[in-house]
Amino acid sequence: MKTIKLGSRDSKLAVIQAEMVRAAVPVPCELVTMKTTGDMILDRTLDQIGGKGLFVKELDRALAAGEVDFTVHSLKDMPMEQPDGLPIVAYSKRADVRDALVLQAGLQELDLSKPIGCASARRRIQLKRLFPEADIQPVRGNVQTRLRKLDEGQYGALVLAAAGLHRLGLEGRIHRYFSPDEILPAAGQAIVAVQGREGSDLSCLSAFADAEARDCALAERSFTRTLDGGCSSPVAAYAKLENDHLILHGMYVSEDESIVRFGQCEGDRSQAVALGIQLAQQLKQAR
Ligand SMILES: NCc1[nH]cc(CCC(=O)O)c1CC(=O)O
Repeated sequence: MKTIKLGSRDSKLAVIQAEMVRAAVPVPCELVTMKTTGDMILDRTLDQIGGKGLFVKELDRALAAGEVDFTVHSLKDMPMEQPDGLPIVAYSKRADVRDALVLQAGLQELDLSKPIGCASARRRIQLKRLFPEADIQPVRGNVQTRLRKLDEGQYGALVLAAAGLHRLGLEGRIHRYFSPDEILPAAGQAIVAVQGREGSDLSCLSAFADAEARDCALAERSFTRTLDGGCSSPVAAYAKLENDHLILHGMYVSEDESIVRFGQCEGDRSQAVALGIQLAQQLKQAR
């Protein structure tokens, strides 16, 4: 039997996520890991480096070249548009979607005399609403690197995705969770996505693929894609299903960050993409 090759970044979290896919594929499967631009440039924030798909380009190339059969990504890190011929072919069941607060080792409560580190403008804007007096500073690097910077004393606390901490076995470091009402997650947060080549055989992924996560992801990514329009304003989106009814929550931020709006829309899950477009237009046009 032919061995399936799964491409992944080489960070510990990426490898754990790729192993989740491998464990669900009922045929021999091998991991091929590589570094991406986003892993190599660590002295600037992602906004400063600019460009899209910093964590996927090298893997896209390997996939297109046939060096691997599928690639595995945190859906949150994937651009809203897939390159021609390289569609997302499976979405994992969603893990805990919430962001979480991690304190510097030894601290028992949040100490606002030190900065809170977070890696995205989405988190910064929402944290500022929760803790108006906090000093919020950017932090880069993979989860372990960020935790090292925290424990070395550069920050008093960090905000990280609960899903990543859980997958790394670091849930013991979570001081408290932020409900989606407090910090609305990023589109695709806590979902692992598999990308393939157009026309390839997907039967090996049927035990892995989750249709509910897929429909939520389609709505969240459609919202984000519609708002994106070439700029890099922060966006948050979270969809949930109640039977076949989909409820999409979104956050829109104007480019100069003077306007921050939250809203929701709902409808049948079969309309996931249209609901994302509708909510984006609703929030952009509201006054
Ligand atoms: N941008 C890094 C990244 N990409 C996915 C996750 C967490 C796992 C997930 O959301 O699926 C993280 C770490 C974090 O944001 O704390």
